[in-house]
Amino acid sequence: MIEAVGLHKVYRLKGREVRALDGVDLRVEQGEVYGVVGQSGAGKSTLLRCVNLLERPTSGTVTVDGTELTALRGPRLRAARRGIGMVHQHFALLSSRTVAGNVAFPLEVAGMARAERRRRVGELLELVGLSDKARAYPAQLSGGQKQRVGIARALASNPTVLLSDEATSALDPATTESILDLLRGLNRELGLTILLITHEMDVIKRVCDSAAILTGGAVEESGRVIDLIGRPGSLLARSLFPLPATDHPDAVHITYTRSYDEPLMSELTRRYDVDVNVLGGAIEEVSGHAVGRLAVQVSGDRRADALAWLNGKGLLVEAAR
Ligand SMILES: Nc1ncnc2c1ncn2[C@@H]1O[C@H](COP(=O)(O)OP(=O)(O)OP(=O)(O)O)[C@@H](O)[C@H]1O
Repeated sequence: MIEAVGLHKVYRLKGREVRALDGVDLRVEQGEVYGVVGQSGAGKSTLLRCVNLLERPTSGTVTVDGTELTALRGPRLRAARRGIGMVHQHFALLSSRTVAGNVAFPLEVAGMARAERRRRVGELLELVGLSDKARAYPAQLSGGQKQRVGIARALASNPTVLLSDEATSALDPATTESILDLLRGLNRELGLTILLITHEMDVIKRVCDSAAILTGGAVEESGRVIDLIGRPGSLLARSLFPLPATDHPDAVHITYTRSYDEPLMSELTRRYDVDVNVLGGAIEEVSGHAVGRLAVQVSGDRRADALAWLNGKGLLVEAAR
């Protein structure tokens, strides 16, 4: 579990103050995948660096698995940080070391005996599907393979928490998918808690149980992804499922937060004798639910009854403007 309370980080640059974090509260439950999205400069990297105390927040507390990291310094902080693994956007591998050598590095630093190290490295490479690349050098690997090495290295000290700093931003879509599948698998198999930062909404859709939107150093919206999508006016829902702009007076936005067996739209036209015209949208699988948003034009004398019926079915119906 990760809990950040009242995090502030102020940088001072040539007499000027930059408020990179401005009172962030964040709670990541044990065993969940939590995504933080935000535009460039929103404070995502700063947040991640403050969570593992690579940088000390100006004020506020960070607690990981019951230990308040912000209260620790020196060797006790270093020991506590072994419970937190970190994956980087640009992999940060040592080019002069083999794959096995890179994964072994944190174990050598921790003083693990050679035989035990070899065993552990073998285990880790198998976990990330790279057993056959142990002797290769980073330059001989694809981006996705490099990131697998980065993940294996991050897991070397058996952390309970993994922080991911834009782990898939440098990868193509197919490789991104395989790395996200790997992270999801590790989360499920090892019960690993994962906090990731990203600017890609697709990452939130594919792997996150919960998410927060960070804007100007503050959390604008946070919660379980499926709950946020069904919340009226949700910023996350709008970002995950953007809809075309329309000024048609009969247009509404309809949000689905679960799958329906019955063909709702055809039943709507039959029951209420309305015309339904889909203007755009998407329904996709998120956290195992078929969810999404549609922009729909509904017209006819019984339009209000038709919309109330949709509402009664558990769909969120909002004016399109
Ligand atoms: N070491 C630093 N010194 C001064 N200002 C900094 C430092 N690190 C970050 N900042 C500033 O803090 C703000 C937040 O930066 P941060 O890198 O955390 O944002 P981000 O959301 O991760 O952006 P990006 O997606 O572009 O990486 C920015 O205004 C940035 O310029």
